[in-house]
Amino acid sequence: MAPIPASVIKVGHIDDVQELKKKKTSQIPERFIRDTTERPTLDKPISYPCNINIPVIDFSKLVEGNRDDFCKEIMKLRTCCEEWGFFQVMNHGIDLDLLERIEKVAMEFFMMPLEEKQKYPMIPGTVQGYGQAFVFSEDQKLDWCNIETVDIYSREIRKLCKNLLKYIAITLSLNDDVFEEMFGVAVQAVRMNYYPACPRPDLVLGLSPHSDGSALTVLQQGKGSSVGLQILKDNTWIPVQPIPNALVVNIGDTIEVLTNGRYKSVEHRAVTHKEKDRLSIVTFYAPSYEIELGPIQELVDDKNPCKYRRYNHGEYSKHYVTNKLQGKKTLEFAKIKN
Ligand SMILES: O=C(O)CCC(=O)C(=O)O
Ligand SMILES: [Fe+2]
Repeated sequence: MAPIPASVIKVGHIDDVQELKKKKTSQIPERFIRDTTERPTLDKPISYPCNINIPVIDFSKLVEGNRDDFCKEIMKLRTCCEEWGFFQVMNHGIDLDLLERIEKVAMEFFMMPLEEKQKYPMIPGTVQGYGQAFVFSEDQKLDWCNIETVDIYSREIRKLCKNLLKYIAITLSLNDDVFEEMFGVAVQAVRMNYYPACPRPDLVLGLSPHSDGSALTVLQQGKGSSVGLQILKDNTWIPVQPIPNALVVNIGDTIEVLTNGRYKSVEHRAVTHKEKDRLSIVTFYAPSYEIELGPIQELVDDKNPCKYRRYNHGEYSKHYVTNKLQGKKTLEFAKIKN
């Protein structure tokens, strides 16, 4: 995607959060401190029942289960997509060794001296490279996080996404290849987020609330990482408790549009922890940039009038990466206003 010209963006001075942590100061620079309304309320008990967890899909039942298991798991997947937009996938078939290796690669990168990491700077208007993405002005609050994009690890996740989309199509009573046919050569980006421990997790956010612009996102939470991912459900932030070896999957804006809002992308954010750091490896799976998208015909009728206009996916992606993360605001781009 063409980056937007660097000259028009003034992002001001951005401290590196890992370097800040090394200084062992409890002073948080002003640019990281959120307005009171945005701060995570970490010490207050969660009003939602504590045992609430995002649902889990057993992928092996979809791939190789008997008819009964398959049908039950498909129904569960439909509920996951309709009511949650987020679920964990166990028995996904990806070599657990590979998951471990990618974590190691990521940590080795983040532990390199700053000068080394800065050899891969983030290109303005993209989310690739080392640094803070989604920063567009000097007064914008910063996320307590560093981001790096790499090319490896994506083949297996690509397979998983293709299969998941096939099963999601089945939950919608559509042809199972509908998404694959539509997407062309799907675009995939792997992003690694490292959130160092923060002396004041109550004042900062690891990653601002947002929905993903992708069709699907697959997220691997680092072993031993703090519980940091939270999703917004019924106006409450619910933590996603990591399940060993499972991957977290969520519906992105693209599926929301294609399903005419039946499956919605869900707002999520990351919070930091006082003592523990956190790693997440996130793969975004989306249609090819030249593809024109809009709600699928079969999902539009008198009861479900068309809610989104048709647009070029490349334009949407550009719009997404050139705006700051702000809940689901980016999707306004596609909404038909009444
Ligand atoms: O680190 C996390 O758990 C959240 C990451 C995320 O939402 C993203 O990179 O889009
Ligand atoms: Fe995300």
